[in-house]
Amino acid sequence: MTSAEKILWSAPSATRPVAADVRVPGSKSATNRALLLAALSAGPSTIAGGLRARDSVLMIDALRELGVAVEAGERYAAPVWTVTPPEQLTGGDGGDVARVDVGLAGTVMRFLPPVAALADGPVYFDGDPYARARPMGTLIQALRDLGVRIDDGDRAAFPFLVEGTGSVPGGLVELDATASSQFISALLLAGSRYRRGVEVRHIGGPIPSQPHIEMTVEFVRAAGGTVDDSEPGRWVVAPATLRGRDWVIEPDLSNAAPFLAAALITGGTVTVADWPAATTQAGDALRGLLREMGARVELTTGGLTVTGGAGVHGLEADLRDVGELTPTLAAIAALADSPSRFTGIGHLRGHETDRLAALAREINGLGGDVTEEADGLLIRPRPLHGGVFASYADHRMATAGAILGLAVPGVQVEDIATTGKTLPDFPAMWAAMLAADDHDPSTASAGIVG
Ligand SMILES: O=C(O)C1=C[C@@H](OP(=O)(O)O)[C@@H](O)[C@H](O)C1
Ligand SMILES: C=C(OP(=O)(O)O)C(=O)O
Repeated sequence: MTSAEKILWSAPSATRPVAADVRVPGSKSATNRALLLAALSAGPSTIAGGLRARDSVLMIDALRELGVAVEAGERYAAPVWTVTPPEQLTGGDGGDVARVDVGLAGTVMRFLPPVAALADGPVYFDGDPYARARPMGTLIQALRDLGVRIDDGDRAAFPFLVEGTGSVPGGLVELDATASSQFISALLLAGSRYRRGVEVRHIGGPIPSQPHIEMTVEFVRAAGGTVDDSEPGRWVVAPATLRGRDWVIEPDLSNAAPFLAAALITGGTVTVADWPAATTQAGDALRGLLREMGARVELTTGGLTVTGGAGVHGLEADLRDVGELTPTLAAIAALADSPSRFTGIGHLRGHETDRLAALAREINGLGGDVTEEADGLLIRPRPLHGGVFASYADHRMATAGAILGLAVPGVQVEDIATTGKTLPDFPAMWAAMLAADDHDPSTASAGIVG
């Protein structure tokens, strides 16, 4: 553990119901897909509203290492990136290797190796210490089946070397994606550039995070690729030249979750601006989930408004599709008036940390009663007390601690800076939400904000 990880952040308690308008930055999942497809396109692209946080900076740095130009500019005073792909993605040469740091970013560690295989030389991959524990073997094997040479020293984990040759045969691959939807997304994102395209067949139990695969299909099609997803568990990407295009990134709805949770828990109101009317983002499920937990939820042209005040209720839900919302929902559940059971989330053991174990340990450390089950969590609310809430380099563990701190005095979150993985400056946003008196809650339900 580094000294940075031991720094404690005193989570502010809410002294009154929150009443805030919140603007969250761009979606991590959308930003990194747009960057990657832009890098694989035949011409330049622009990306407006992209997230600038650790995970997207890692993606940009990785693409630059492969010869892609990413430049920051402005359009109507808002940041816009221009991405210019090279004629040929470049790996190392003359005994040198290109080097990619994946950090702890699932979207970088899964999405980049299939792209590195298209580079004209070797690309070395490694990441944070815990990246070596996240599931990678399935993707490494799938790439080998598609004709890519990878030297992983038989670890099926980082570090490894992708021996890019400038071209990938592609074709049919069978894999088991029960540990992560990102294995499938990774192959679909790069597959247009493989000589025979790619046909991915999932063999195994239910796939987690299906909306993220739908987002991938949507993005590949938007880039000019062809994806046949007409048969469940099978995706066919035809060889295609991807077009450069202008991407506009939606706000990150999963990162809106802690702020919306604050409205529910404090009996206040939060409006998140620019909530899309239709989206493939998993976070859109918050509308139904928070309603079930007691919130009033309204989608208007002003954004999504969540209002609490009618109690906080427990929830029985299969969260397989929306696993990344679990830490937020678990924090709310620990403060509810009835028990909650979350199922379908065994794959969270392979996220930034083992989230099932971490949530149980940390909530119980504050006096809670959380039981880890085979594929989920059982949460029985109990009066909580202050204490240290460890975050395990997991941005969503850190925000879960912040949520608990609203209702429980004396919660100290370890390494709050880890929220910078996907949400730059979370502590300032949180403080601004608590300080805001943005609107009269009685009018917010009509969408009258500001
Ligand atoms: O493709 C993506 O952008 C993501 C897919 C999901 O991963 P898993 O399928 O591993 O849960 C999700 O949890 C993660 O936050 C982002
Ligand atoms: C699982 C997550 O991230 P990653 O993209 O690193 O898998 C997450 O953000 O909840």
